[in-house]
Amino acid sequence: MSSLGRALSQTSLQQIEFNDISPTATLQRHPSRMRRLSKCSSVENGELLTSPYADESRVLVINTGGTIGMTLHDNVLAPEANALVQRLRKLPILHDDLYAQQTRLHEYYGHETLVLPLSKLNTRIIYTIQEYSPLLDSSNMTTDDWGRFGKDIEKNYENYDGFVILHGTDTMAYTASALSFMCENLGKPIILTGSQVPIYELRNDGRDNLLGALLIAGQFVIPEVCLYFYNKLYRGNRVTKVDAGSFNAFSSPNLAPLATAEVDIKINWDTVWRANTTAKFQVRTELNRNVGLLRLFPGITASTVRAFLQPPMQGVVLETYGSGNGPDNRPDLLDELKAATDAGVIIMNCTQCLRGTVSASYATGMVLMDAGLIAGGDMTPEAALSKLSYVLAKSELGLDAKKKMMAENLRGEMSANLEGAKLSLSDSRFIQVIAKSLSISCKEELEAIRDVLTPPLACAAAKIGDIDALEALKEMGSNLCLGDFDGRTPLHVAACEGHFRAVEYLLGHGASVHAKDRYGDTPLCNAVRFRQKDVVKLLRKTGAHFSRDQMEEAGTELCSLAASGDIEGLEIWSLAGADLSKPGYDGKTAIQVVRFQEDFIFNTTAQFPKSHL
Ligand SMILES: NC(=O)C[C@H](N)C(=O)O
Repeated sequence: MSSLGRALSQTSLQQIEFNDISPTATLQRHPSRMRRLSKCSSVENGELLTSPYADESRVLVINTGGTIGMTLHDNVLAPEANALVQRLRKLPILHDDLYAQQTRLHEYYGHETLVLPLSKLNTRIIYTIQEYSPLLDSSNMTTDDWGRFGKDIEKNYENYDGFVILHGTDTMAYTASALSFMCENLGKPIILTGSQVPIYELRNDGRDNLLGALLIAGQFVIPEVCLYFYNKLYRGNRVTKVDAGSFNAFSSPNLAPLATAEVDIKINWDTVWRANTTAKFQVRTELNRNVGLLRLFPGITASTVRAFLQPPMQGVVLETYGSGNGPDNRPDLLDELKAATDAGVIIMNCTQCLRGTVSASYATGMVLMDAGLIAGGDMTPEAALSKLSYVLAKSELGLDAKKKMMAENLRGEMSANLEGAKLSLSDSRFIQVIAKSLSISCKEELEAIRDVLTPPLACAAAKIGDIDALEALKEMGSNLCLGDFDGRTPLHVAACEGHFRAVEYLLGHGASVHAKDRYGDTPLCNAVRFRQKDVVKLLRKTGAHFSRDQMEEAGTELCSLAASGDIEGLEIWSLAGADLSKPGYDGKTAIQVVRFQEDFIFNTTAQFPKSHL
């Protein structure tokens, strides 16, 4: 429920004659307007105040353990249960107690819910902490724990804008990698974070890490499993823990951070993974545990390799030298590797180097390819191992399909071979013409023009459903998920207009189904408002949903539709996921309103599916 909703139940506003609002007047109130009003409200001394821009978003924090919540027991650090929420409630940078009291936050969301002070982008991030029992040092975790995290996110997916997982740093890179594969068709941010020093200590990195992760998860639609540490947001399957004694514990050696949190939070949108599907979010928890990591070293014996590759082993990451090399003067070793791949073991070739990629540029690399190894590109061993676990568990696939999948870039875990695929900005005639007319020539200025001009151009193309124009803009390097000055993305526009093919194209090329414009509207809200039934169905299939607030406030809109006999309107709201049994402002549901009007029932029940009534 929004702050207004919470406030209404305690202030004198209850005295307002709601019955004075006619059904038509209510009908004309755009749901987003209602929500915007509510989101901008706060209560002071029992009075409702509105400020024009504040927004609310919700983040679920799953506390799995790790140093961030540890205390000393017998001189060693171990997780402390049931302490974090109380502790955070006393930290003003992580909880605005006044706002919580004024808006009766705990009554509605429970005592595990806290709220950040208003952010620089005018957002109130409300976060609920779900603490696991027992809390674990991440060294104690197994693949079963990953499954639990995934399932809990899946269960709560529609109720939150983003997710933060508090986790120990020791195996965080493994968990982040595994979740990136397990979470299929992800449309919202999942950010792992933790700390090197417990948040209970005077000097610690936990506060900043938690705050940064919450601010990003609550304000940006980054549809990836990420890891936030020491002011940087990384793609989760690109990181590795490199330092046990520094706050700067993680490195993403082959991919620049997705975001940096310095004076401002800057998102590197060009790197952020773009959704490319119309399928719904789901979590695959089946993982194959018959996988392993084997590091080559000079003098390794053939019997060690043979023993390691014995059944039940099904997938191995071989950590090789340099750019994927191994000895080409050791037929005993190569025979063992070949025998295993012939027997159906998938062996990935990943480099021991922190940075760089596997390539067959040496004879010592070629022999490993000949032995049936698959090049792992610049994947980290953590990513390659968890990818093997995920792919090998896909029982519906044969061995060749699994091998093919291992060589493909599934979630941005390896750099794509861009040779021949990338069009440079100078290839774009359109941008050149504009640049010339403005006498601009340097690359940065060209890019700046591109970034300013292409979002409205893409919206214009979406308005008329011009897929060729969208394609041209994409080839120009434009990011089709960026919004115009009102945050309206091409997907919002295409959804309003009902251009089904354009909507489908945009969803397949980076558009986010969860994007919100400045009024808080998603493409689904727009499609409902403009009654684009097919688009609503497609967006729903892709995982679009109303927010909790919108669900709460839909009751009144539904009653208005019912009162005016608008069956088509009710049907479209229902298709979009609205609950027809939600009460409106006066406690009546749309169904009750319909029943009240007997003529109406008589004339329309035949058209309207019984299941909805
Ligand atoms: N900094 C940490 O969180 C280390 C701890 N041993 C863990 O991984 O749970």
